[in-house]
Amino acid sequence: MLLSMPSTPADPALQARMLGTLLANLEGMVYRCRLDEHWTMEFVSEGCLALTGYREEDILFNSRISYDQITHPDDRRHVRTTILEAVARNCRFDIEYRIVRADGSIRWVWERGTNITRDVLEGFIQDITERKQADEALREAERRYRSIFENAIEGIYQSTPNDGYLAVNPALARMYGYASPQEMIAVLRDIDHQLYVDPHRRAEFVRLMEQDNVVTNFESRIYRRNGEIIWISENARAVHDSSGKLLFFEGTVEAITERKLHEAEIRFQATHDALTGLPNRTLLYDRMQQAMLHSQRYGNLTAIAFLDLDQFKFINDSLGHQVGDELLKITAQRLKSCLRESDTVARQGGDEFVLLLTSQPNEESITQTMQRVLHEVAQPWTANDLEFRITCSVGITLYPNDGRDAETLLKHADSAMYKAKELGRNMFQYYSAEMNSTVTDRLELLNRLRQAIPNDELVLHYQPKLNLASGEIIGVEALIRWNSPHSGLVSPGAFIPLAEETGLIIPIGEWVLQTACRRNRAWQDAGYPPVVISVNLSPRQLARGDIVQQVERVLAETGLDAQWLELEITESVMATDVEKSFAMLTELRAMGVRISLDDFGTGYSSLSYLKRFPVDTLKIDQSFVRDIAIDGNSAAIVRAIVSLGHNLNLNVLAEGIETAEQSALLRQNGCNEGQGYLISRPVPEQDFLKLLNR
Ligand SMILES: Nc1nc2c(ncn2[C@@H]2O[C@H](COP(=O)(O)O[C@H]3[C@@H](O)[C@H](n4cnc5c(=O)[nH]c(N)nc54)O[C@@H]3COP(=O)(O)O)[C@@H](O)[C@H]2O)c(=O)[nH]1
Repeated sequence: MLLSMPSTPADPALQARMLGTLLANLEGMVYRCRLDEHWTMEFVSEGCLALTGYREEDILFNSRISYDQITHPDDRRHVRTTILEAVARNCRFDIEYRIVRADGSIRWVWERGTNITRDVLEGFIQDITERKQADEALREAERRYRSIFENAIEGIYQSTPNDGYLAVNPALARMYGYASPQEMIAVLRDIDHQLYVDPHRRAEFVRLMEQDNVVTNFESRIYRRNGEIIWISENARAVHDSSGKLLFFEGTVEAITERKLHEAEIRFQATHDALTGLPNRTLLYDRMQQAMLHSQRYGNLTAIAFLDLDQFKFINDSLGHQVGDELLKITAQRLKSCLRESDTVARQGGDEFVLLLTSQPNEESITQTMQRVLHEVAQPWTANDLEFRITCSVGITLYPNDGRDAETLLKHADSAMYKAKELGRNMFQYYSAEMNSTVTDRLELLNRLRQAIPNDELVLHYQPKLNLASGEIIGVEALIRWNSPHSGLVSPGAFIPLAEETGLIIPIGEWVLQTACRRNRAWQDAGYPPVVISVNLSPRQLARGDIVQQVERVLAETGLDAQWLELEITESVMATDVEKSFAMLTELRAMGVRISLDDFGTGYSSLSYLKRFPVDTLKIDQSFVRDIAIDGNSAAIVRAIVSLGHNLNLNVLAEGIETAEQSALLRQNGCNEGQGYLISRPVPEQDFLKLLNR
């Protein structure tokens, strides 16, 4: 009993003082009360004021307020029931409830007591508001944590090094493809092998934990429940007990597959060509470094092949960029098909590709690969329902023989490629030291060619066209020559391709048109028999779109009647922006200008275009004429072209006649017009006029 006196007899005054001090120092209120409806207090200790805000005399014998009234109205019934039950069972009671203090504030109290007699209770009441608030705060924190755990978008887990997962939240279970956290914990027992794609990843995680107690941005590939592989990033820490023993790892997981794919995409874009998907220059340099190191270590060769498509510019300009792009993609595939996985095909830009062949034992193996490359690239391909063939020229350098760094090797391969172009295209050339001058040669040539018109260095030669039966000159082809002070008389094969590549063909072409028309008019004025003069038109001149206006102007300036001018176009023009070409040629025809289809039979013609297009003459390509006497196929082609032309009401002219036999065979096959060395080579004006006078 709380108020019983010590059993040892002592001075009663001393005992009373000790008891008073003890009660006064207690944090709480000691009481004796009646078991009545007011809990009438017969004794309360000094703690009464601090606990309730009422003085002892206010509360004793309910003089101002009863303890029942101080008890919070909502808790009164509960308090009474609990105490009465304890009394009935003759036990101690222990109860927490709220009181309303004198200042109106509500406090939590903890009361423990017992009944002394049937009507009297004694006990102790203590303010526990702060503890209650702390408990509540703890519960609130717990609730909040639970809510975060349950509702987080991020995965959250607790795991141990050996026993798998202790807890996982629903987000993590979902991320890993499990129906619930429970299922995930039950199924995923062997994290090392069941979860991580790389089974060493978990050991690495545990090692980092042991070392640092935390891991941050720990990125791994993991298997979802259905076997799908995703990327995750973990941030975790180790949780220890007070003795430092590891309890568990606690961490969060973020799914980062999309980010990883995006990063990979960006990396790919930075190192690959967008059109063909091939490695770009940056990646090529990287691979070249590796290949050179490998060759250094194992004593073998690395080959760098610089490849440029022949006449690509022409395809691009004449058939349009879409077709050009398609051709580049096809070429990329073909090149890849010729090489091993360990080799690289890179796009350098435009129509230039670089092949990197690693670990080559000797030149022979490189030569074999290059032969395959030339063969594959030259396979036919189709665009706009037409079949095309394109070839390529390749320059090859070898590491370590031709250079020790990527820059030099590529530069030398480029020079070798130009050599291959110079020698006639559709071939490869190995680099040799003399080739270094080629690039400078081209630049010099271009600079000198630019000066050719203002310096009056261009001249025309003329090659007559005959009626094969009568031997009468019915026309003349104007063919350009460059009278270069540097190199003498240069044939067009040596500078027209460069002029076409660089656009110089536009002013050169206009000069040819002007000169040919002016000279033809002058011959007529001088009393020579009138002849049709043919001028070659480059596809680029047509692609510019102003050829009609140009011809109109030149005819007006020179005074030549349109009927004495013929424009020779190649077959490719018919496949180029068909409607535009059709419209321009129709206008030219309407003006009276004749149109001749040059090199007929070599490539691009579609018979349906041929029917529609405004053409007067088909010129059988010299390759068929050359072989007409020795190759049955060529003879058959010539016959077919003659018959086709005549059926379409076109003139048919054979070019490149060199022998009397060829001429006779052409006549027999119904071809009545011809041109070639047998009759006359292209000659200067004065020589041509002598022929015309005969
Ligand atoms: N856009 C322009 N192209 C032009 C112009 N002038 C010429 N050219 C083109 O250059 C190519 C080479 O021309 P060239 O060296 O003049 O060769 C022509 C003839 O000399 C040659 N030919 C004529 N007869 C024979 C022969 O019996 N045998 C033989 N081996 N060669 C012969 O053929 C060339 C004429 O070809 P074509 O134009 O197809 O009629 C050439 O492609 C020219 O077109 C120009 O002003 N503008």
